[in-house]
Amino acid sequence: MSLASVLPLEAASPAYICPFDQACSYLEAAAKELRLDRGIIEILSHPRKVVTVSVPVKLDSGEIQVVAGHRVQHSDVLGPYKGGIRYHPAVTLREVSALAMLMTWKCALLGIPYGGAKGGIAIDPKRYSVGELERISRRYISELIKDIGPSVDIPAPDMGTSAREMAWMMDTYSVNVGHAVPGVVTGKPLSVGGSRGREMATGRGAMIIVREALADQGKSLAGVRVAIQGFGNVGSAAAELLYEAGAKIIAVSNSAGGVFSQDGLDIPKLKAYAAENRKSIVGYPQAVAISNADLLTLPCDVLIPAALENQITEENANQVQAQIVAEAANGPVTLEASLSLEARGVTVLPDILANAGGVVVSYLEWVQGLSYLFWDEERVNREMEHLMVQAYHQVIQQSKKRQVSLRLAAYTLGVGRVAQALTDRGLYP
Ligand SMILES: NC(=O)c1ccc[n+]([C@@H]2O[C@H](COP(=O)([O-])OP(=O)(O)OC[C@H]3O[C@@H](n4cnc5c(N)ncnc54)[C@H](O)[C@@H]3O)[C@@H](O)[C@H]2O)c1
Ligand SMILES: N[C@@H](CCC(=O)O)C(=O)O
Repeated sequence: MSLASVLPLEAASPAYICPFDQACSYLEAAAKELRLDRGIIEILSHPRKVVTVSVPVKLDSGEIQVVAGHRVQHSDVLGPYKGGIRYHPAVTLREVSALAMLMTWKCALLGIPYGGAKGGIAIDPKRYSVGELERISRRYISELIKDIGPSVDIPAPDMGTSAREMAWMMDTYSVNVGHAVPGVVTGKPLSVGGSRGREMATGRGAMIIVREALADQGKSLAGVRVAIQGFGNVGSAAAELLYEAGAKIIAVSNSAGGVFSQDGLDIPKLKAYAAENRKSIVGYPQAVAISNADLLTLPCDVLIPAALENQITEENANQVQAQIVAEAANGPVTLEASLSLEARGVTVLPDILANAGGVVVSYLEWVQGLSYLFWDEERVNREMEHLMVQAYHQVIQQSKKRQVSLRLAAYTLGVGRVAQALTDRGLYP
């Protein structure tokens, strides 16, 4: 039975690239390289549990709306399910299933004791009031109460969600079970047991991986020209940290468009502008306007897609001028585009490595919570950096040993570890 028979089909447009099919292709490629048994591939290409719940919400107008909320638990072979919750209008069950699978390989690659999961609600959070978002978040978590827990499945932020939603979810779960359970989510505010360093963690991890890749090419971050698509949690943190390290951030964008400066943007000023303009960077005076599409093909050294999937495709891959593409988003470069970039000698730093800083600090938050100890930011950053640099070098070594791309190297490590654990646990009869 293929998953296609379980998951509903989606958009019929010829340009549609199914994220779940893409994720399965990566799994197949890694499994082929590892010569995995077909039975193991069958197990790993199916999520263990797919939950879709109806989330009724009373809007401020008094009208009742019902939205669909998903949680896909891909694998718990290495530990509790782990992964973010996305609020975005393009969320579908196939997308959430793909992102859940990516979480499994990401946690395995980083050597943290988790499986993989993802959640999502197909809403545009910008169209809802804070009160409406709170009601949606609480009801969604109430509907999932039997499926999550600190040793079962631990959600975290993803696109469209942040520490605020995590606090509502932690509170709702705690009220339902009758006592405070901070460990049920990560990415929480510090006031309810969050970790220092979590907010900047994904951007910091991406910065570390880019720094290591540049070092392997005999370069440093100083003066390197960087373009970043997405100026949310991940993109803005990466921009800030790269800027502090001396890189020249020549362009950034968000869903409304982008800004470009040949001499480099002043990122603290741009962040202040975005904060004053409801997160919009459009109209920032010390730069010229640029479209999202143009940002991807600018002459630069490093391109960091930090927004949605499928941004670099067969259509535009040959126009990308960067020498390094760091996937801070999940799945921003399609399989075909990746092959085309690699054939031109572009270094593609795969998502399950480049954006793993977030889940690594989620893990550190969970560990601190379970041990009732709280570390300073310097320690959190140091522990995260250690795991990121270690994973980077393992991927490089694997790539050299097997003569494969960095993506296939990362996937063979992640998939291989899960397959080994699956076999050792005797789950594969
Ligand atoms: N938050 C995390 O801890 C984390 C960790 C690992 C990976 N990721 C991944 O990073 C990506 C971004 O997540 P985030 O947490 O920064 O989300 P976010 O909601 O904080 O920010 C998303 C940004 O992308 C922009 N955007 C949306 N659509 C766009 C488009 N079509 N073109 C250009 N920009 C667009 C938004 O305007 C916003 O600036 C996602 O792929 C997510 O899965 C997030
Ligand atoms: N949503 C993030 C973070 C997950 C987490 O911290 O659990 C990711 O894709 O990696």
